[in-house]
Amino acid sequence: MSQITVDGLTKEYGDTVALDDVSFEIDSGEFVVVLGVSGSGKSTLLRCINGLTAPTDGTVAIDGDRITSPRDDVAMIFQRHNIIGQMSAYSNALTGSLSRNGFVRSLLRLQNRDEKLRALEALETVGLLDEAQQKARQMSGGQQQRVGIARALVQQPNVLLADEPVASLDPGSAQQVMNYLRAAATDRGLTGMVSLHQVNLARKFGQRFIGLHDGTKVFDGYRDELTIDAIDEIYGDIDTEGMVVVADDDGSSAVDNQGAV
Ligand SMILES: Nc1ncnc2c1ncn2[C@@H]1O[C@H](COP(=O)(O)OP(=O)(O)OP(=O)(O)O)[C@@H](O)[C@H]1O
Repeated sequence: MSQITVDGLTKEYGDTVALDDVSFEIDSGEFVVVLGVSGSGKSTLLRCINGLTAPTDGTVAIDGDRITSPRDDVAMIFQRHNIIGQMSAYSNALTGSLSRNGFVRSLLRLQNRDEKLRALEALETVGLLDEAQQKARQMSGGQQQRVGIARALVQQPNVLLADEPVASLDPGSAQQVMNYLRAAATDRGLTGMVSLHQVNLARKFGQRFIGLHDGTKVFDGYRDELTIDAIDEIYGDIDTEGMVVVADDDGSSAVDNQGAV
């Protein structure tokens, strides 16, 4: 488990301020959903935390160590599955040991017994053990994304980041993938950060929420604090009329999207 500290994070691309002085701390084992419209800075935030993008100003630290480049213990799942279609689910999962092993060794499947077991365990975690030998290109988008999660787990991360992992999926598959992602993080005690643009999915799976608007952090709170007003602030001029307050199973009020998952 790892703690993430983001302090005064700013990222500028020319005249565009993608992130503007964003600060927060995430405790070990928390599962945080980053919300915001397209262009609000979600990807940039996750990429800075993963060390894929260098901040213009401010710092990201994991367990007190400043992040300046990608690390093995921080895994990232992308919107596009980035998996190799002609390889089996198992072989794709096994490439999660790539950063520890080197690409060629990984592709030649020179992994040791433990790594192979880890790949099978990871496929089991995402409900794909029976499909281990199936070619990835023959799998549905949701299954492919689950292979992507398995591959991230094989990396043995302490932090699991996911950038819009269900954006290209139908609502049913999106919910299923989020179920597996959340369960994997919880069962393995990982610190999770997932960017989503669907509020209903975010509410269902998030524990804590960080809202970005034009690169600025406009919300940081828990489910019961994610009110219509908070959503209006995150989504700005977007029409939130379709969002209604409904009762959760425990009777607490919640915001949901009519007709959504
Ligand atoms: N490599 C880049 N070069 C120039 N501008 C960029 C680059 N990456 C992001 N931006 C700009 O930074 C801002 C934030 O982009 P970012 O991708 O972080 O937002 P986002 O909330 O993840 O959006 P989306 O949901 O569409 O992926 C946008 O205005 C975007 O155009």
